[in-house]
Parts: sequence; structure tokens; C-alpha cells
Amino acid sequence: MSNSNAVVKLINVSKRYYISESIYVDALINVNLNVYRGEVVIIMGPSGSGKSTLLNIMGMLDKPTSGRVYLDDVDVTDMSENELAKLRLLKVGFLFQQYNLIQNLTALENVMMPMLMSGMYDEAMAEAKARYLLELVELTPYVNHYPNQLSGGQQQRVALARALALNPSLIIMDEPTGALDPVSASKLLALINVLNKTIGVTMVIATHNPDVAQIGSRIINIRGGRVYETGVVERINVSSVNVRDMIRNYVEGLKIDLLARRRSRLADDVGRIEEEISRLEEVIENQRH
Ligand SMILES: Nc1ncnc2c1ncn2[C@@H]1O[C@H](COP(=O)(O)OP(=O)(O)OP(=O)(O)O)[C@@H](O)[C@H]1O
Repeated sequence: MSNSNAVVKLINVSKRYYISESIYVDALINVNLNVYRGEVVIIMGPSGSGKSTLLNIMGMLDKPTSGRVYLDDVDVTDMSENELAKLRLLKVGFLFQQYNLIQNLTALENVMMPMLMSGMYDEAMAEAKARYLLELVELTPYVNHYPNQLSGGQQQRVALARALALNPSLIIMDEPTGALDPVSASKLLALINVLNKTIGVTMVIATHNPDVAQIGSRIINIRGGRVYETGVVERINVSSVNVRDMIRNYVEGLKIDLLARRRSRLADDVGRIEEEISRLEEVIENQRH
């Protein structure tokens, strides 16, 4: 097992959908793509070009017809659906155009859900961490609101807090601002940008929206299932976000996670999280000067 610093690695990945025995669509053709730790990779391409198929394979929601898929240097291609479901929960966060919150749970309960499902957190720890995450996305006054009592932008920020709940290796986003008004969209983008720039969260974002593409470190274009050129883009201004408070809330959440991992039998990644906490505490300290 090599240690390549790639969070996701696709090697010669193809996906063929069969419509009938003799009719098929090649949605991805020999795609080779690495997503490295700390990157924001933007996937752009016209309707039907293969973006969702690519995201589904990277997020282990679907399997390739041929080729190999690695997540954190582990070959996941032949894993069973049960193993994949567990890995997805622990290692991948998702943010879709439709927020997909559970309607009969409050914002707080929605964010607690993945932590409780992991078996690593007890109720009190999950609640404490969910509160830090909701503070991070500036929703503390709304923790007890149900999704239908929140605006679209607020719901998407709850979904972002939920995606961060288990400190995933990767967050996959499909048109995250697609259903939002321009003000909510730019607030979400600023949050996403800070999460990447200061905390180093790795993200893959499929979008048609050039504003979203601006927060990327790399753009991948896809046409007819083939990945084409990549280009570097400029970063947007994040002055609207209180960066220090945001990092502090994230670190408090990480400390709870550390406790949860130590107490549970799923206590892997402890070293990585300890390092992350000291690194971010230094960032907070440096921001003071
Ligand atoms: N389950 C499926 N069965 C058959 N064909 C499919 C299936 N899913 C996708 N396709 C086909 O695969 C190709 C790629 O689809 P995909 O949804 O990945 O494109 P996309 O770039 O995400 O499109 P959009 O921007 O419209 O969402 C398309 O030709 C689509 O019709």
C-alpha cells in the first residue's frame, strides 16, 4: 500500500450503463484522476457529460465497469456494499443541490445523525460536537428549528455541518449553490473556501456556476465521459467570514472527535486528528499576532 497523498485516485475508470442487452451509454471512458489532500477540484462539463457518474464513483456510491478506485490509498473497487457504506459514512461527506435533511429532525439532530450512526459517539458527545459545527456555520440561533422552518441557505449550511460531522477525508458536492439565491450562495461559498484554505478540507465540486469554480484549486473539464484539460483558478475573497472563530469551533469539534475515537473500538485516525488539532491551534495563535 503506497502513501501517495492522494485522497482519491481513479485509474483507467470506465462506466458503461446498459439500456438493453445491446444498447449502452459510455458515461466515463478511461478516466485517470487524482485528488490530493487539501485540494478543491472543480468538475465542469455540459449536461450528460458524466459529472454525476464521476462524483458517484469518487464518493463510492457507484462502482466502475472497469478500472480501479482508491480512497486514502486503499483499493475500494471490489469492496462489498456493507464495507462501502461504512467507509462512506466515516470518510466522505456529501452536499447536494437539494439539501436532503431529515424533515422530522431538528438542525441539531440532523447534524448529530452521522455521529450516532458511526457508533463512536454517545448522545452527549454528538450533541456537543453538532453545536460547535452549527456555530461554525453561524446557525446557533436555529439549532432547534426543523428544516421547513429554515431558509434554503440555512438548510444548506446545516447540510454542510452534517457533511463535516465525522471529519471526512473528502467532501463531494453536486451543484451546492444550485438552489440558492445569490446572497446565500456567496455566503456558502465563502464558508467552503475558508474550510479549505484554513482547515484544509479536501473537496470535489461539480458545477455549472463560474462563481463556484472560483473557489477551486483545479478545474477538470469533462466531455462525453472523457476528462480534458485542467486549469488553475483564482480564489475568492473570504473577508465575510470570521476565520478565527470558525477554526476555533472546528478545533473544539475535533477534540470531541478525539475523545469519541479513544473511547470507541473504531479508534483509528487518532494520530492524524491529534496532529490536525495542534496544527490548527497554531493557526489560531498566529492569527492573534
Ligand atoms: N442509470 C443510468 N442508466 C443509463 N444511462 C445513464 C444512467 N445514469 C446516467 N446515464 C447516462 O450517462 C451519461 C452521463 O450522465 P451523468 O448523469 O453522469 O451526466 P452529468 O454530466 O451529471 O449530467 P447533468 O449535468 O445533466 O446532471 C448520460 O448520457 C446519461 O444519460
